[in-house]
Amino acid sequence: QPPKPKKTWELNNFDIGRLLGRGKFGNVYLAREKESQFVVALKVLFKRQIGESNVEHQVRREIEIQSHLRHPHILRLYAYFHDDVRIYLILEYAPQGTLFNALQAQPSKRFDERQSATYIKSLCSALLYLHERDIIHRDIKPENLLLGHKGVLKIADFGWSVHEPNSMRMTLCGTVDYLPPEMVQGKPHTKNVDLWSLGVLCFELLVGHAPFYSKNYDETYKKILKVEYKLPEQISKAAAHLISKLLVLNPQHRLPLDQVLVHPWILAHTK
Ligand SMILES: COc1ccc(C(=O)Nc2ccccc2)cc1NC(=O)CCSCc1cnc2[nH]ccc2c1
Repeated sequence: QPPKPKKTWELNNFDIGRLLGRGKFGNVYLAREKESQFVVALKVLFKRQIGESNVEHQVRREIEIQSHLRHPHILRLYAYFHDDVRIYLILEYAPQGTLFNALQAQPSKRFDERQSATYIKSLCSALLYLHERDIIHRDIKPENLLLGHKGVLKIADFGWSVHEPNSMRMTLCGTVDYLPPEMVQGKPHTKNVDLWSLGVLCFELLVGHAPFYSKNYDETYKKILKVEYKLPEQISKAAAHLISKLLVLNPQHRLPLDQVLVHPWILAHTK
């Protein structure tokens, strides 16, 4: 069972294990709560860096929102605590790592339709849950999706989720492959940005690379703004249809999540 919510936690309640990942604001470690032996991921955020990037209000709001989210495909934030230098997030540990690594580990570097549709369906239900709470994730990509016990998909990184509508200019770090046209143009964006990313992810899971992948940012931007991508023949017509309904320039015309969930391709390949 997850650790019972105590009034306060502190660092010496945990045995710290290996480094799981490095983030902009701090690192994530495997950890085990001593009393319950419950394994968690402990994310350490440095107050100074948070202060410098004056996102402390965002972290506080973020943690407030996160700790109330309960969904099988959303990584849990169990609790948090801080000392005078750091903020500690007690997070669910996903034992099968990132979807990015799982994709790389595939001999073909891609997934079959059943596995891809299963991931897309899980992500869809998690996004519906977030959108109902006016939370836009904005950063759906394989690096930010984790795999729990039995390979169950978990939306993980919330370092950038914001409340809708929002035009906060996101400092671009990491891949721009998943950015929708409206964000590339710095326009105000809505939860429909997550629909575009869902389409990009669906393409990448089936094909093995992102649809607008190019040798540099500018080339990628150009392709995104022109919605210029080629679907290899090996992709089924049903999958191609779903992707074409999500990679749509006008955010309002993208297939809504509840319709993605009952799209023929999803129904055909998931139980
Ligand atoms: C609910 O989740 C989160 C909630 C909040 C934040 C966050 O950083 N918020 C923030 C920070 C600074 C400024 C503003 C907001 C991050 C996460 N989630 C992760 O960071 C996922 C990877 S850490 C966990 C984890 C688990 N299981 C694994 N298995 C392998 C690696 C791995 C890694």
